[in-house]
Formats: sequence, C-alpha cells, structure tokens
Amino acid sequence: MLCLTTLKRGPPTSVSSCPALPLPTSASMSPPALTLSSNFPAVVAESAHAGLILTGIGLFTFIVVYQLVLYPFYFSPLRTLPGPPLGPNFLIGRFGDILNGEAGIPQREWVKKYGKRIRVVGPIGIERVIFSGTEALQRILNTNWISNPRPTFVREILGFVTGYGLLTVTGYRHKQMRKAMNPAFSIPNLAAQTDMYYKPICGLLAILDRRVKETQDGSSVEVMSKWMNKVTLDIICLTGFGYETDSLHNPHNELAEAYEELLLLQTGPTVSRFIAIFSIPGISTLLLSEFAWRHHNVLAKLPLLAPIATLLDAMHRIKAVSASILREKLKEAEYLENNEDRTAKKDIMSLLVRARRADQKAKGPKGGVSESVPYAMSDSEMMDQVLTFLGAGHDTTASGLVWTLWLLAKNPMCQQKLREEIIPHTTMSDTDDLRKIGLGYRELKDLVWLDCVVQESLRLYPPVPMTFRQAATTDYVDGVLVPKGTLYYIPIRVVNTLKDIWGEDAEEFNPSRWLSEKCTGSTPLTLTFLAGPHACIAKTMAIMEMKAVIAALVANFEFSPSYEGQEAIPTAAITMKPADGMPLKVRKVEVR
Ligand code: HEM
Repeated sequence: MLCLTTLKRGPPTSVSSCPALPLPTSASMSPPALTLSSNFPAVVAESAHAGLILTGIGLFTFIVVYQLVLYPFYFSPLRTLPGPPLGPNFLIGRFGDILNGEAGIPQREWVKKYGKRIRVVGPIGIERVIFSGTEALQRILNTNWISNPRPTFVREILGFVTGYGLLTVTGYRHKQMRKAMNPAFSIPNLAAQTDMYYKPICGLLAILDRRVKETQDGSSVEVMSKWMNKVTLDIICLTGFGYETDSLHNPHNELAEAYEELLLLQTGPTVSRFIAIFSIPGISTLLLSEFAWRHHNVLAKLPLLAPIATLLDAMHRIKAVSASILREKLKEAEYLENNEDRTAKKDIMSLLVRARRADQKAKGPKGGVSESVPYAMSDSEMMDQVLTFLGAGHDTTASGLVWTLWLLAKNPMCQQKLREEIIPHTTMSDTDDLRKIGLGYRELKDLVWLDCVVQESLRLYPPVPMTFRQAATTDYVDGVLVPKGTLYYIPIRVVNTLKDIWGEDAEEFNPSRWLSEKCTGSTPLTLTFLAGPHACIAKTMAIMEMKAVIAALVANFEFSPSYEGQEAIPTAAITMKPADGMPLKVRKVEVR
C-alpha cells in the first residue's frame, strides 16, 4: 500500500515518516540499505505516476463541480436572471424537459412563469438565455447580428447536411453571398417559377385519387409527412435546378431515399448526440474526409456512432447527385452562351450560374475581392448552394404543409370556407375527375382566406421552432449583461404565440386574426422565417409553394383526423415534425 505522504510529496526520506507502513522487524530490515536503494527508482516512478493520476482526478473533479454547480450557482453574471431551477439532473440540466416535451412548449411555459428574460441551464452546466421581448430580439438578430452568429456546433451540423453555404457563413462573407443570391429569389423570378409547381402537384393529386378510389368506403388513411416530403422534394428539384426527381412515382429515387434516411435521424436523442460530436473541434473536417468515408462501415458497427455512419452514407449519395446536377447546370450555361441561345432557364441554379459567369467576366482574369468588383462564387460554393436548397428547401416546407393539413382536418368549417374560395379558380380535367389548378404568383397572393390559413398555420406550428445564436462579444441586452460566449436560444414558437402580442387566443388556430391585420396593414412579429440579415431568403417562395399545394389538395379532397381523439405530437428536432407522420383520412370532394 502506498502512503499519502509518498503520493503527495515524492520519495519518503525515512521509512518511519510513512505511518501507514507496518514498522519493519529486525529480520525484515536485513540488509536495509541495499533493499531501500534498489527499490527506490521504482517507488519514485510509481509515486510520481500515482501523484499525477490523483492530481488529474482532483482537477477533473474540481472542473466538473465548478462547471455544474459553482459557476451557475455562485459565479455566473447571469445567475440572478429568473428561470427554471437547475437540475433535476446536474449533468443534463433542463435538457430532459426540452427533449421529452413538445417542441417549444417547455420554453413557452418557462417564459409564462419567469418572464421575457430568462436563464436555462442545459447539459454540462452550459447556460442559455431566452429573450422573448421584441427589442432584445431586434438587437440580437438585427442590430448586432454580426456579433451574434450561429454557434459553431450549429454551423457544423448545418454545414454537414446543407452545405457550407448561406446557412453557415457569417459577417462580410455572408453579406457577399446573400447579395449574389438575392436576385434569384426576387419576386419576378418567383412569379416566373410558379407554373413549375404544378407538375408534381398534379402527380400527387392523381396518386391520392387512385388510392382513395381503391378503398371500399372512398376514404383512405394517408401518412401526410410521406407525401408532403415527396412533393416538396420534387418541387425544389424543379424550381431549384430544373431537375426532375419524380420521387412521387419513383419510390427508389436516390435523393428521396437518402433524405428519408436523414429524416429518420432527426430525433431528439440522435440530434443531441450529433451536437455533442460536432462540438469536438476538427471533427467535421475529419468526417468530411475520404478517410472517414472509407471507414464509415466500421462506425456503423458501434452503437453510439452508428447514426454518424448513416449520416455519412446518406450525404455521400446526396453529394454525388448534387455534383452531377451542378455539372449539368455549368455545361448547359456554357452551351447556351456559346450558341447565343437566350432561352431563359427559370430555375434558381441557372440564374446563379448565369450571374456567376457575368461576374467572372466583369472581374477579369485576375479576380478581385473589393466591394466594387462583383463577387463570383467558386465551384465548391456553388455546390454548397445546391446542398443548401435541397436540405433547407424541402423538409421545412413539407413540415409547414403537414401542420396546415392537420389544422384544416381539425377545423372542417375553415377547410370548407377555403374550398369555396379556391374552387372558382379551378377547371375540371378532361382526363379524370380532378379539379386542376394553375394559379400564378399574383392569384395565389390574392386569395385572402388561403393567405390567412397559411400564415396562421406557420405562426402556430413554425417548421423551425427554435434556433441558436452565440454572443461573440460581451453585450448588454434588455438591461442584462450577457458575457461573451453565452448561447442565445431564439424561441421562435414562443414568440409566435405570446399573448401580449396575439391576444388571449394566441395559442389557438384562428385564421380570421389575419383579416384584421390586413385591414390595419400592420403585421405583428412572427419569427417563423426569423428576422434580420439571416432571415430566410426563400420566405416568399416557401409561402407560394405551400399555397399552391394546399389549394390543389383542398379543392379535390377532404381531410379529417384518422381516428377519434387523434392529437398532434410535434417532436423537437431541427424541424418540427409530427411523431406519427400525421395519418389523415382523405376523401374525394364530390364534383357537382
Ligand atoms: C416553410 C418553409 C421554411 C421555413 C419555415 C424556413 C425557416 C427558416 C429560418 C427560421 C431560417 C433562419 C435559421 C437561422 O438563422 O438559424 C431560415 C434560413 C434560411 N432558409 Fe429557410 N425556411 C423555409 C423554406 C426555405 C426554402 C424553400 C429554402 C430554399 C430554397 C430556404 C433556404 C434558407 C436559407 C438559404 C437560409 C439562410 C439565410 C441566411 O442566413 O441568409 N428556406 N429559414
């Protein structure tokens, strides 16, 4: 047994200085000098080793106790902010509530109880502050947006799945990229694109029609998430790249299959695992390497890392398709230019490729970086944009559509009113008994009740229920000293349902509230598409697309809950999804 004095202070000067050692007998002391001196180096090494281990353990224990208890309780400048008590488990903080609760609802309850400036301690003692006042959010998202970027772990995860494009860049780089991309999302371009929505939409109508007709009672239960994911993927591929996926008719389409696998990874526990893994410095570079791809099968065998293997595999396939889409677009642009063909391709990528060629020409062979010279995206940045459109551009809209259908299913009168508004704008198809719809940008915008329904659904069930920012500098926000490095939890769903903004029925579905907004001309703050320079670049596009899909569906089908007492269970992952995929009963609307 080693004595403590030995461990703490190095080699003992005499045997008796170590009280834990039994006193040697005269027999065992022979020959004393020789025994001591021959063991001495080993004892020294062992003691030093043990000393290091104990110091390490002590230091580690101190750091853990400091991080989990001392800092949040006694030292943090944010400790006086109100908020839910620490725990119940110091290691995960309030993370369990967030993970197990409905998306955005624990936060809403805390804001109701503690007010608009609160502190929540998350895993390993990391504090998050939640500001839900308009001025504080304005400061974080708008006035001081450059000092409050997305945290690294968010950028790493988003970058891995949606490319290192607009969703991950910040500051001047972001300004340049956004400026280059804005024209592709302008209203004239979007207006020119709306007719591209209708091919996938008509495909969906025909599929649902057939499935309903195949049933005996004329009503089929359909998992809405599945169909909305397919139709939105097909639409973004057409409008984004002029690329026909037709995942609606082709269940083994490689893009659709890869995205389905990614969607399955979007569960609270898996996303938290990703957050932990992507917080390790350098990990995304490693995971993006050829080495990681070659060994991803090894990861698949380790239960903790298996989701990473699935992520690598799905992204590998998505990137292969994206690269071929981009190659085609570049070739096509060159061909059209060389042949002086002015045929205007209306998809977003064609516009970006054309704009890039023009900028490259303006820059000249030497290139340039000053603000006066146009900024031209590199090939890899273009590739990142393809991934961004695919990743950010279909899952979100699909989620918005699913929630809108759910709200309509629960509110049959509202659904009927919508149908009555839309049907006069439809024509009967010659080939089947479906109502065809081909509304353009302006007509979709002018359908008042459709607008109210879609806006109200996006308010109540925002597809992205929350996001994060991180203070890059110490700042005063709403009178609170927020230290550098603090995580801001941006409570999108909470702000969208604040009673002091939306009234007593803030948490209820009431599309009529948007009628009065139209009369007064002022729209209160909704954060569904965020605000400030990082607000969703495709807000108008997403709303138009949702309107076109909902109008076509409601004109032809009635939607109702699939069983008595059905409740929605919004899960808390990156986008807000119904846990059960949202089965709804679909019945054909009678044609009179
Ligand atoms: C209903 C559908 C959609 C919703 C609710 C939505 C919501 C959002 C939100 C909340 C953000 C900010 C995220 C953050 O900063 O943390 C965002 C950013 C973004 N969204 Fe969307 N989005 C939708 C559809 C789309 C579509 C269809 C596209 C592409 C075609 C798209 C592309 C982007 C991009 C590129 C950004 C980054 C903007 C920037 O930082 O400058 N989104 N979106």
